[in-house]
Amino acid sequence: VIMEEVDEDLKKCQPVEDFVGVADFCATEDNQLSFTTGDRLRVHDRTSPEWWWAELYGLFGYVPSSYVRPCIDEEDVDDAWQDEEYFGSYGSLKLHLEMLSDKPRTETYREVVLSNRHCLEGRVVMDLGCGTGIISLFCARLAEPAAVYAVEASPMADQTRELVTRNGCQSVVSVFKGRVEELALPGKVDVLVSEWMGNCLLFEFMVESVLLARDRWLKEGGMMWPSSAALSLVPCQAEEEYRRKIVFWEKPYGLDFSCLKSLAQKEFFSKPKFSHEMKPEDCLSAPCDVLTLDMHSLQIPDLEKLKGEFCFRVEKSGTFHGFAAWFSVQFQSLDEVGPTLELNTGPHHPLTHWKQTLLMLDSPVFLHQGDSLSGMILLHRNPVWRRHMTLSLHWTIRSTQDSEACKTGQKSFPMWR
Ligand SMILES: N=C(N)NC/C=C/[C@H]1O[C@@H](n2cnc3c(N)ncnc32)[C@H](O)[C@@H]1O
Repeated sequence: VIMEEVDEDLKKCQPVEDFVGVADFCATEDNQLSFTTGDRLRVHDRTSPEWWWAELYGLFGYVPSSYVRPCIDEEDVDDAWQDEEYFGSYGSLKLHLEMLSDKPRTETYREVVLSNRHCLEGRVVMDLGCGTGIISLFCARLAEPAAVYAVEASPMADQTRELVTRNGCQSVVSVFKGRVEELALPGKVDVLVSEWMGNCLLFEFMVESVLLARDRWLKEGGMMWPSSAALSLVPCQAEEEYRRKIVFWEKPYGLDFSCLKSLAQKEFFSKPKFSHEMKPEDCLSAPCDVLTLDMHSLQIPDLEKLKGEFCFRVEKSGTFHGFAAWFSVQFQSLDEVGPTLELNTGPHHPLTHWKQTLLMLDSPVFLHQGDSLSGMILLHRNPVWRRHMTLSLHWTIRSTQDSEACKTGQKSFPMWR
């Protein structure tokens, strides 16, 4: 009787999205989902009192409801920004080496400072998330700002102070160690420069910190660098990826492993593939900007749900394995007449450390030249895990061969929770 009451109560209360495994569970049927104690499961449907349909790292299956508990206690919510892990990762040189080695990225920021050096004279600049301080050093060495506030939350800030002194910039550059959300700076700034872009532009959601810093520290009429950002999308073929991850199972070493193809499908294609290097010829059509963000007017609540439309005309027949996504950012000149500079991380531009993101379909579709592929994209920020989002795509293919036939499709890609 007691268990029945508990189940009834559970059903009545709001279905708490996340549950935590309280014991190891080993699946005995292939529609069940194995997990270990502490795993965070996303319960999608309480199919029966005993078995619930849940998801773990993109894999789906039934789990015994008695093996999980609701994950609503305080500590889980505090962990929402995963700051320990996030700033810890930026405390080591690995990521900074990768970013500094990215010449298109670093040289674009240097070019922005150089081409605006006259207007920067006597101005106050904030470099948010300065890392090793490279952008702050460009400002101090290539222009003559009155002051540069280099803000960095990770332990790297201690090294950055040393780098500023070693490069003779200590009279201009001040390093502030801490999260910008918690720092008191000497005053407002004329320019807020930051390299905040994550995979698919928004992953990591450092952009929220940039907007908060803008609202708190940027003078009226001040400049945001980047001043705007765009997310681009293109339907593409990914023959190599499909062959390596799916076709592989058909006959490895002469054996028939094809029954593993559906598992491989779920495991490898449920989530986006970051750092996928596309070739321009993989594009089946011209790319299009599905989202454009104006960094002077964008508001933090806008980040929860961002929606874009697209319509592609297939320029050459080929296999539509999935979509590729990437971003570009633009830097308005400080004087109205100067050129707007751009960093574009797409397949038609010099390769950067972000490369592109590949979003594979569950099953490839052959497209003919002249076909149209239109639809919408939704970036839905994770309400619990604040650095994560889910990217959903809905599309319709209209074939020129037979006009009435049209195929529709949809798929959601969690990044990562
Ligand atoms: N471009 C990519 N992918 N990563 C962004 C770059 C992230 C850098 O900015 C710092 N950072 C991120 N958020 C904050 C914040 N709220 N306050 C101070 N520093 C911060 C991180 O520690 C990294 O060094």
